[in-house]
Amino acid sequence: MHSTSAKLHKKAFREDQTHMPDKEKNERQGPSVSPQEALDFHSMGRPGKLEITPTKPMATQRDLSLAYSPGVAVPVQAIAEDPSRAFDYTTRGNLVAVISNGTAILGLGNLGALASKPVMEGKAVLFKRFADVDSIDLEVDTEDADAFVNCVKLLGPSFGGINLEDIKAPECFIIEQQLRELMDIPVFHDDQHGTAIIAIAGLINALHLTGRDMQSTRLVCNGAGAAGIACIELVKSLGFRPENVILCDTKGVVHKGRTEGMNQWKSAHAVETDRRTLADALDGADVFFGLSAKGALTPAMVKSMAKNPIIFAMANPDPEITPEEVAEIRTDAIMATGRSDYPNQVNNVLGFPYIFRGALDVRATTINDAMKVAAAQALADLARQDVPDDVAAAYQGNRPKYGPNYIIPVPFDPRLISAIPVAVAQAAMDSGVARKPILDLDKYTNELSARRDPIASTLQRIYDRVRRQPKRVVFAEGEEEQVMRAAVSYANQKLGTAILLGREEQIKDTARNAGVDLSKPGIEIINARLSRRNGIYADYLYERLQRKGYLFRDCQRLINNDRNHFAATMVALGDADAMVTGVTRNYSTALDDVRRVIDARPGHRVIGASVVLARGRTVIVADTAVHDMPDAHQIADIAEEAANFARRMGYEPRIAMLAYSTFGHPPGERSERVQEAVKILDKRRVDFEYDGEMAADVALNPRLMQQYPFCRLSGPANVLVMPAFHSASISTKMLQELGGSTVIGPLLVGLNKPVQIVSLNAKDSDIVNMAAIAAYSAGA
Ligand SMILES: NC(=O)C1=CN([C@@H]2O[C@H](COP(=O)(O)OP(=O)(O)OC[C@H]3O[C@@H](n4cnc5c(N)ncnc54)[C@H](OP(=O)(O)O)[C@@H]3O)[C@@H](O)[C@H]2O)C=CC1
Ligand SMILES: CC(=O)C(=O)O
Ligand SMILES: [Mg+2]
Repeated sequence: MHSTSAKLHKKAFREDQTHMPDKEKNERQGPSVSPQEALDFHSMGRPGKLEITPTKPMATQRDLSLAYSPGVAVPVQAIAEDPSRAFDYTTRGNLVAVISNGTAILGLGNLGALASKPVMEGKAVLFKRFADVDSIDLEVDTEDADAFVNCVKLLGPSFGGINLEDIKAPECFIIEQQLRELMDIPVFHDDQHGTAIIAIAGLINALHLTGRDMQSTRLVCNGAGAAGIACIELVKSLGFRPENVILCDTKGVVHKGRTEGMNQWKSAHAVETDRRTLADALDGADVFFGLSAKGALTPAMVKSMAKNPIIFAMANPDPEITPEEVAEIRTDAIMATGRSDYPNQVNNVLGFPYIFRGALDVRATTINDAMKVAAAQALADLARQDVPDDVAAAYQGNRPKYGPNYIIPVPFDPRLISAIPVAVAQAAMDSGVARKPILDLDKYTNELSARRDPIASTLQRIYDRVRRQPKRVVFAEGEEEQVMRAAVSYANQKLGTAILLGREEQIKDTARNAGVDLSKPGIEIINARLSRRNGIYADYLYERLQRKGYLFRDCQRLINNDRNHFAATMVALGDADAMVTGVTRNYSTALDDVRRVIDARPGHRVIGASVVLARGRTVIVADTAVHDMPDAHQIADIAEEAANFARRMGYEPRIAMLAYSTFGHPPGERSERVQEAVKILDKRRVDFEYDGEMAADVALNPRLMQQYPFCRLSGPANVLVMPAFHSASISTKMLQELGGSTVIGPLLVGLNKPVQIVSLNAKDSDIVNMAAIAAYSAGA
């Protein structure tokens, strides 16, 4: 590293450290769990963490004939003729086996195949949760390497990849090497390479922050097993000098001439030295890698390390030393552990889901060094970027900022799914191991984000359209930090110009304190009080409100002092294309402000529609914002608006008019109102599918709907019109909180100009989504 920049980084490091009170710096950040909680978690409901669900309908005789005999014979023959067709007709292309014999379960030691099952199930669900890779755990009850290899090799046709886990050294090296030779799918021992990739990513950033370079930094790795050996191999391949890397195990330093407890993998890293113990090795060292066991690093050893030591105590579940213990001795360390409840979690969970995702998507034959380095570099780069609210939320609202306490992204960072697999896939293609290269990497990146979060696929189309036709969006609450972040994100994503409304000095102060850079192109600040358009805006408002009890003075005041009125008037008069507000004011107040300025589109009714994404299914619910107790005509109007909205979102509407009853049973006044609304739609001869009244389960479940053969819906409803605001609001909020659904909205539909209102205290990611939706509604 260049010496000036090294000095600068050192300075930044010192400043960051001095701003950080020691307590805060090393305290546990996440929830810690009690043993009882851990047992309850695993036993509640169905024991374990995994279930298997079919992806094809299995409801009728025909389904059975297709899925099983006789239909299944056709793909069987196709695969027999051409094995690559297995990727088209079976789960193989997206299925990874997590396989262990339980000989090195975390840092708990050899507790056997069965005891390893909770960890392996855990890895399998993480594959799914983070990267939409289907995964199954297999515990193989043998310590014999040949038997293990034979077992896995014979299982090969079932899977697209093999993730070996928690197999002790040195057998793990033999097993992995043999399987890599025998199999034509990626075989990856996660404790070796997954760990090495994440540790290297963290190390790259820790070196950067402390102004060190790879050639002269001295590293000591305690633990000469699967993880330790793989880590130092990758460290050396990146440029560390072999003589600067000392490996230790239970017998101390692995030095030339040592015979006790050695094997060929350790010997490859033996150094010429007279240091014999871990304490000797650490004296003056820059970096400690702990891949050994709880408590292996003592405070005295930490004390003897160089200035600004880098300490990665990665043993699980308990690290070699705790961050609290380190903080007692010195305040200049960069500290990481393998746990999620401290800052800087260096854990292979950050890697394996995404590395396999990238490898599977190009049908890689293997996971090679180029792919590993690409993953590490992509991870390191990500930590240096500004983080979105979702990450702050995962850390109880603390927004991590690149520095000693944030050298590596957290597992819940939503950007990982698009960043890492792309880097891995690209490296696989470049290094010639991809059997199915990806031609359009931009498209692939978009598809990746959709894999993790169903919201993304719906929003993707919207973002793409806005990017092609960028819009000027006014952010009415420009002085709020999360609004500024949203505006920056809007501009960065090339969606158009973000206009922040507020006092310039105030906005700039807040931005400076929050570390938000507003100097980039695409961001404008407008102070309503100083705007030259105020006169015109006040005239416009007076024209609208003079017969509603407002004096000209009142209108001037609203324009000068109230940002919602000013912003809405900007949109009404074409100075901005769309508006977003709501962070500081409750929904109905903000809506009243907007309605004073903007009417419903002629012939339309303003409603709120929420988009609910649940278990791969998207349903639009209306009216979730405006009408409290709609009468029959209003319910019919809501259905029409919701149908328009569904079409704009790309869905052909099938509307269920919901009630607590289904087609007259049980009878009741509220249901009659819905029946009446259906008759009104009949008279209007609308051009979409609708029927009702019906209960929500009938609307959504095809089997239940079949009991009403006269029902006019051709399939399960994708738009649910609720009988009243309370049922709409209660059901969407329950779906969000209990059902694990993602709910976007309420979105305002039917206004003459595009305005969206977010919920109070919305996060920056919600605000930017709403801004994009508003911009999308602004059309061509
Ligand atoms: N944070 C992460 O993502 C990961 C962390 N790990 C952690 O790393 C550790 C090792 O795992 P793994 O490599 O798979 O296991 P292995 O069984 O393959 O290797 C363990 C190694 O640690 C050494 N060791 C054990 N106790 C001590 C001690 N007190 N002092 C010095 N050396 C010791 C052993 O020495 P010897 O050779 O003399 O027996 C051996 O070399 C575990 O705690 C595990 O949880 C592993 C993978 C990922
Ligand atoms: C994280 C992990 O794989 C381990 O500790 O073994
Ligand atoms: Mg492991």
